[in-house]
Amino acid sequence: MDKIARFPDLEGASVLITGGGTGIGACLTSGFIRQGARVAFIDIADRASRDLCRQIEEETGREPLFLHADLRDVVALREAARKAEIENGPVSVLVNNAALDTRHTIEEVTPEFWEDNQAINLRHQFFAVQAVVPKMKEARKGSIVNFTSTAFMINGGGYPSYAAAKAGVVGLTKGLAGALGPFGIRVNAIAPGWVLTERQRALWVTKEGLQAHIDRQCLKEEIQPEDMVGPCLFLASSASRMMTAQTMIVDAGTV
Ligand SMILES: NC(=O)C1=CN([C@@H]2O[C@H](COP(=O)(O)OP(=O)(O)OC[C@H]3O[C@@H](n4cnc5c(N)ncnc54)[C@H](O)[C@@H]3O)[C@@H](O)[C@H]2O)C=CC1
Ligand SMILES: O=C1OC[C@@H](O)[C@H](O)[C@H]1O
Repeated sequence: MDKIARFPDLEGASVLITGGGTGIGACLTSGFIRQGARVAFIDIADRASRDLCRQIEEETGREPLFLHADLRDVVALREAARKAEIENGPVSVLVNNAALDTRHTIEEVTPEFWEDNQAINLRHQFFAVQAVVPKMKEARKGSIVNFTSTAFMINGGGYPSYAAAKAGVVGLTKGLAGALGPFGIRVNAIAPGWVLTERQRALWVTKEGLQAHIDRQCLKEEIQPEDMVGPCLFLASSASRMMTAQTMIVDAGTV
């Protein structure tokens, strides 16, 4: 990850990442720390998040702030965001990364499943923005990066509620960009392709399925979690100062 470009304006920036404890989020947490940012992340995975903090501290001498919370609980989310601001100062970069891509069929979805699925995959992103925007408005600057997915773009059929939420993230991104642009606050999205995290390999990957997916990619390589760090740093930094309301697709050119 040390090969990634340096974005000088991220040095000292107060960065808040949702779901920054494992998977792509863990790489984002590490990547922003290596830019010299003051990083806080909210996650429900307690042990893994604490292990990540220890590992990053050993590797870099700097430790991110882990805030344990269930992001489906808006009160807990707000409290965690408040703690991040107290510890690191007003948040200037928010990365909405947390999600849950549980597979489900149309038949098995209940109203409770739907609400719970939307609460983590879409709703939490809005309330995380609501929590940090007042200070961004005061500063008249800020960058928000929302993680969507190509899953709905390629008509993935294994998770209709998740696909709806991820499509909603694009609409949310564009709506927030319109509302917040006059305050100098940018809002963009990143749409990863299939990113081979440990969890993906453990839960969803089969040799045949992965090969079939890679056959659809222009770049015939597995996409790694670390491959999301550079695009996210770019959208977070002033290097993308005139980009907002956009969705950056990072999928190795999947057709
Ligand atoms: N891995 C992939 O193939 C792809 C991932 N994405 C998106 O990228 C982002 C990261 O993906 P992954 O790292 O694969 O996800 P993941 O499921 O492996 O990690 C998500 C993180 O959010 C945390 N989290 C989940 N529910 C939570 C809750 N209720 N409260 C607090 N924390 C919670 C988890 O503990 C975990 O650390 C997600 O937004 C996902 O939709 C998009 C396309 C493909
Ligand atoms: O968003 C996603 O897109 C591809 C799926 O295989 C993956 O599990 C999901 O997180």
